Amino acid sequence: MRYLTAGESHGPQLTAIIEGVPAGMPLIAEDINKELARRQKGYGRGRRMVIEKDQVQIKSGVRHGFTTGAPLTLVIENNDWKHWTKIMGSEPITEEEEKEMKRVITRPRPGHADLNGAIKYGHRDMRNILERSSARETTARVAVGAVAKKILSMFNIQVGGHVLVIGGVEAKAVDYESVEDLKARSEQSPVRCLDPEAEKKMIEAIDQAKKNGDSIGGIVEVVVEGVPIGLGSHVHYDRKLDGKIARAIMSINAFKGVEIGIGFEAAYLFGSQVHDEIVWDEENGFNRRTNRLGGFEGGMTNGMPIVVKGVMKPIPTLYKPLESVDIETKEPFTASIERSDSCAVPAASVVAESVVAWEVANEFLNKFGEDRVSEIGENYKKYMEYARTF
Ligand SMILES: Cc1cc2nc3c(=O)[nH]c(=O)nc-3n(C[C@H](O)[C@H](O)[C@H](O)COP(=O)(O)O)c2cc1C
Ligand SMILES: C=C(O[C@@H]1CC(C(=O)O)=C[C@@H](OP(=O)(O)O)[C@H]1O)C(=O)O
Repeated sequence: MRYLTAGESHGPQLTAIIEGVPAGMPLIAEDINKELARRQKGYGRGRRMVIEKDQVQIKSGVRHGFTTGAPLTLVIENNDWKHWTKIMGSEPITEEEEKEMKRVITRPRPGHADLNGAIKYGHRDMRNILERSSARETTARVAVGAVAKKILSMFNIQVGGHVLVIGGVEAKAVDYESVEDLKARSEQSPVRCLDPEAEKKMIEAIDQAKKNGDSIGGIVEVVVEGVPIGLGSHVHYDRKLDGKIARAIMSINAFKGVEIGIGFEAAYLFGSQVHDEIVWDEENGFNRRTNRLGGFEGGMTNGMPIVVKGVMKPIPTLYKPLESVDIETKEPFTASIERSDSCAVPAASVVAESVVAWEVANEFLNKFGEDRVSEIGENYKKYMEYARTF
């Protein structure tokens, strides 16, 4: 499969086109809407989330509740567009009209794409950069991820996420029985954290940061359960699924680091403390005693849950702004802002689930077929029996 997204933060809509979704899969708007709603929730978000009520329109590729195998077009309208039709319209405007609006952005915000993008693309109005670099785009990626989750769920592969750290407050290691359990419990928390003590402190940390005109980041974790052995491949750098997942996580706005399994902790341990011993029994075939490597060896899944963490930096737009330089006057300034999130880590955990789900679903179809669900099911069943009795 492949996909593209299009759309500006304050433009009329976001669009995603997905190619390669197998035919015969049940899919309705609600499958996608429930994921969009999850992304919109989360303590610490700004006023924009009050305006938006994200709802998908499935414009192609689905008929009477089933995919046809044709490209899927997903559209999510921006409610905020009605306030921006002049500024964001596609028709030409005069210089006078532009001046009248006084909305030309010449002051780049540190931590955003503004300055680099303006220089690269030759824009003197940095709105032409910030509109597309905005994390509003992650709405489209969550819609795409919902389709990927749907594919995976047909084969009992579950994807869940939760928040481990916000603003330095760390959740203690909490046991969960399954990804279903993890999902249900993180859903109850306004910061998607399973540890109630930490949850309280995280909320306080967000409130404090907001009060100080500042922002905070954190760490999210995504777990994928029910993964067969052998997704991805060792034979080429660009077929390694752990590499694809790492790229996907790093592509989320504001993500600055990624870990698979114990990740960076491996630097402090002996080999005997890191590698997952192999066991075998008649009923299940090969298995592992532990899952320190997060479900991967050689760029391929090893049948253990995929465990991946991502680090989100604090939101760059601050009510207590940082110094920058106007690109026209070359004068230093400290920016004033209208609105921003103070913490979007809980929302970002849903985005992380979505991009990981996409990579796993894509690899799943690479292995078991792309055309129709029933054929994929037969191939999958045969392979699972083959692997169990290997
Ligand atoms: C869900 C989500 C919401 C975000 N909300 C904001 C926001 O309200 N204000 C802001 O300045 N940055 C926000 N960001 C982060 C910026 O989009 C991001 O830092 C910026 O595009 C620069 O990209 P980079 O940090 O990956 O280099 C958000 C990110 C995510 C994932
Ligand atoms: C719109 C979303 O997030 C936005 C991401 C974002 C940014 O700079 O990345 C800035 C804010 O937008 P605005 O400038 O309109 O207030 C966030 O609200 C969303 O997540 O749907």
